[in-house]
Order: sequence, then C-alpha cells, then structure tokens
Amino acid sequence: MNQIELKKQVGERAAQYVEDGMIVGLGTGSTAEFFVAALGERVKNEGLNIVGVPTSDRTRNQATALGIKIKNIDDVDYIDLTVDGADEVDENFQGIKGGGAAHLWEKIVSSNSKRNIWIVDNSKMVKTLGAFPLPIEVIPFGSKHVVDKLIAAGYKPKIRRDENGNPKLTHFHNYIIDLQVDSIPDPKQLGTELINMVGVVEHGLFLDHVNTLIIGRPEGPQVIDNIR
Ligand SMILES: O=C[C@H](O)[C@H](O)[C@H](O)COP(=O)(O)O
Repeated sequence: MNQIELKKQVGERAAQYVEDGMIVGLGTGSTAEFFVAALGERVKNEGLNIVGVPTSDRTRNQATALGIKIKNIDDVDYIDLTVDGADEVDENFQGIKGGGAAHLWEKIVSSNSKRNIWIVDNSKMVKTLGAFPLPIEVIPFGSKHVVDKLIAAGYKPKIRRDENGNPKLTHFHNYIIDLQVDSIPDPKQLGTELINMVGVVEHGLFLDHVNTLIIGRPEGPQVIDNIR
C-alpha cells in the first residue's frame, strides 16, 4: 500500500466516527481531504445531517462542492468532533502541523472541539518531533527581528516563500517561518518559548490536543485512544 492509499484508508475510517446531528471540524491537507470526501459520501448516500466547520478555504470549497452544510467557527457554540491530519506525531501524542500553512485556523477549530481525531499514514509517526521544520505564523511587521531572535536562540529559521520568491501569506495575511530544529526533546518548553515571542501569532506544535489517533498501516488502520 502506498502513502496515498494509507491516507485514504484513515480518512474513510475517521468518517465512521461522525454521527447524525454533529458539528464537525473539517481539517486541512491531503489526508483530511480523504476524510471530507468520505463524509460527503455519507451525507449523499445516508442522508447524514451534519454541519461542517472548515479549517481553510480549500476545505470549505471541497465540502461545499460535496453538499456538506458549512458554518464558520464564530457561528457555532462548540464543535463535537474535529478530524485533521498532522505532519509529525510522537509517541506521547504530541504533534507538528502547519505544513500547509493552515495551523492557526486549525488550532482555533481544534481548541474548541470536544474531541479531536488525527489521521496519519505511518510515515508521520516519529520517536522525537523535529525532523519536520516547525511552522510558525508571524505578523509580517517586524518579522525580520523575530527571525534574528530565533537565530540568536540557536535555531535555523526560514521564511516560507511562494514560487515567485515572495513570502507566502497565510489566510490571515501573515508570514510563516519554518524552523529547522532537528530534534525537539521538550515540545512544551519550545512551545512556551515561541508563543512568548512578540510577533508570533501561533506555532505548529499541537500539544495535548489529540484524543484519538488513527494510523494508516498496510495491515489496516490502527486506532489508539489517548488516555493520558
Ligand atoms: O497546514 C496544514 C495542516 O496542518 C495539515 O493537516 C498537515 O500539514 C498534514 O497535511 P497532509 O495530510 O497533507 O500531510
């Protein structure tokens, strides 16, 4: 089974967790896309009555095209369940997200969800976070100084750029700094350090966020509940 098949496997598995009447957070990325597609099938074939809360314009467009009712985060009081992908997950259920620059919107939705499920293919599972560069959303104004401070702190920051070499803008018109750390032995300590830097809006460390992890494996999806 290749990675795409594993992503499809977990996306379809996660769609089974959605119940009639739920308000569902819809994640972003190539894995979440399979979840949204499977959910769209259930809406169409079973008449499942749900409201989706998207985490990006891309997901909103996909869900709308599939006939899923959509509401914005500020038009609901809570979210029953959010299903999203991740870039890296360690054995303590801590993760890195934001490879697609959506982590701020995703974190706002997931923080207001009663339950969070992550769906990942087995290549995303790591012993220690950090091989994947950590995305940090920063306000453009003064971002040079955030970069300088990160260098002074011993990190390797890089402003993410588009195909024309311009800083890539997030949905909220901010920049993304990708921080090459190599290894994050203490994600909580790094998360606190980053969020306390003036100009940082949100980092891609999702700590103590996930309730259930579904890992795509050739022998079938592995479901692990985070009971910590
Ligand atoms: O900003 C993007 C999101 O955090 C994605 O959920 C994450 O990058 C995983 O994406 P994919 O499923 O495409 O690997």
